[in-house]
Amino acid sequence: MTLANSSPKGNQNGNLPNLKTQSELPVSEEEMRQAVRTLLLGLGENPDREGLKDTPKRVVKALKFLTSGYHQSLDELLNGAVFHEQTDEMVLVRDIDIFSSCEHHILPILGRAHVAYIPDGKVIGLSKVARICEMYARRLQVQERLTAQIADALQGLLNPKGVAVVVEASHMCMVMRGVQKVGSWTSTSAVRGVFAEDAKTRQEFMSLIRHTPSWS
Ligand SMILES: Nc1nc2c(ncn2[C@@H]2O[C@H](COP(=O)(O)OP(=O)(O)OP(=O)(O)O)[C@@H](O)[C@H]2O)c(=O)[nH]1
Ligand SMILES: [Zn+2]
Repeated sequence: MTLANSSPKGNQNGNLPNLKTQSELPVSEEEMRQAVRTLLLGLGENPDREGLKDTPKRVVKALKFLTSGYHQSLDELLNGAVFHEQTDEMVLVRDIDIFSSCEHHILPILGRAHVAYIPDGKVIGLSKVARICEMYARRLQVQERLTAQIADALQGLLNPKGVAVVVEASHMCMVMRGVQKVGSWTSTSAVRGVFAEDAKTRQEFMSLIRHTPSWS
């Protein structure tokens, strides 16, 4: 199953086909570097000066890393780490760092995700929860879609009794430019199954993500 890349046409909802190699992409790496060079010229810079001479190469490399989630699939990152386990207690992985990029400005979205599910016969390796967050974060995103994609991935993989995801993030496009609201951050949530149906379960999740662990 490759939920991450389920759309063959791509783009509409942030999914892309699983493009693996540079030769499958519609532009070459050299064309990408040239585009960065053009941007530098447009900014009034001299792309041939020493400090900038390798910048197009670096920018392309950095952007490719920051969007490397397009080229991953759930299958690959899971590595089979779904286990049968008879438990129906809530599993919560909290405070997962999120480094994403907003699709409107290609500027950072920095924050964290809290992901919970209530199993129904299957559990997932805990690190894989964080890897799922990373895969979707390393794409051009809006926070709402990122949040929903994480929830839907877990729902699809485990068919659990419920899934809840909260993402809390600060958008550099709102901090460093535009409206320039330095302290602002945005909270988005996606709830599925019992978390959507039962206010008490949702409440338990919300209080667990607000709780300060005694060892912290
Ligand atoms: N809903 C949502 N909006 C986002 C996200 N990231 C950025 N945006 C917003 O996308 C909008 C784009 O608005 P535009 O008016 O087209 O762009 P802009 O002129 O750069 O807007 P300003 O940021 O207001 O200067 C802005 O309001 C951003 O704050 C996100 O993850 N979710
Ligand atoms: Zn933005």
